[in-house]
Amino acid sequence: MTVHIGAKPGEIAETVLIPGDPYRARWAAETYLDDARLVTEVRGELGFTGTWRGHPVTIQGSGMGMPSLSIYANELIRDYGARTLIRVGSCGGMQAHVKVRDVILAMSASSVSTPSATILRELNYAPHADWGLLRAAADAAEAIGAPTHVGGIHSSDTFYDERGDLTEQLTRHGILGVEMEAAELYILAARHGCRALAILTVSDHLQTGEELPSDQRERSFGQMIEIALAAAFPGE
Ligand SMILES: O=P(O)(O)O[C@H]1O[C@H](CO)[C@@H](O)[C@H]1O
Ligand SMILES: O=c1cc[nH]c(=O)[nH]1
Repeated sequence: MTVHIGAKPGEIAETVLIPGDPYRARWAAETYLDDARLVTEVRGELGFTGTWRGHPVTIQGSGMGMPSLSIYANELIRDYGARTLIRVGSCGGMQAHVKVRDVILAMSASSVSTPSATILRELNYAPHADWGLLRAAADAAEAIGAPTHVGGIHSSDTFYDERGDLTEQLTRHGILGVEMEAAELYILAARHGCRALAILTVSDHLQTGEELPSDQRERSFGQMIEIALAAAFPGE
């Protein structure tokens, strides 16, 4: 057990899917895993372990924002031996061709800052996805016919952002969507020799103003869960 995860040793799988929303974790575990059982509920941040096609999988909520994600990713990797970490999150669409409910595979994650900035200092490190996971996810998305985009995203510290000029520059530079965790996940995975990918479903759109309600963000983003599981275990 760690300060923030109540699972016993051996109760967390090497492959972990990480939504921000703990109730998305519960829905995904109940919907896609066999024999899913609750292994931690410290602070209400639910984690479940079960199997997918015989492979052990944990689905652990991270909370919102990079500081919270950093706590869970650090403990999953350093204390529980997680090796493959796939974020399954929602994001805001930032390009006209990216529609609500489309899937984004985050090849890279730009940011203004991350919790790792104190370690990286002057280095403008480029947080990026694991190539094997990214390729497998793209194959899986194509196989199920999910409308999918592959490219750069922005990991923000601010949901209610007031920097319209920053959004404009991100959009101008081809950023597909905005969320709040992937950059730090990619940096931590690189630091600890793990594999990471962020798979996002577009829940709202910065240009059109469309937005899905919270119950749909919690329980209806099944294609990204299917893609994540297929990417973690290609060939299954
Ligand atoms: O749906 P999740 O995975 O929480 O991801 C997005 O939603 C939250 C904001 O509503 C942030 O955590 C953002 O990254
Ligand atoms: O961080 C996020 C997540 C969903 N939608 C947004 O606009 N931002």
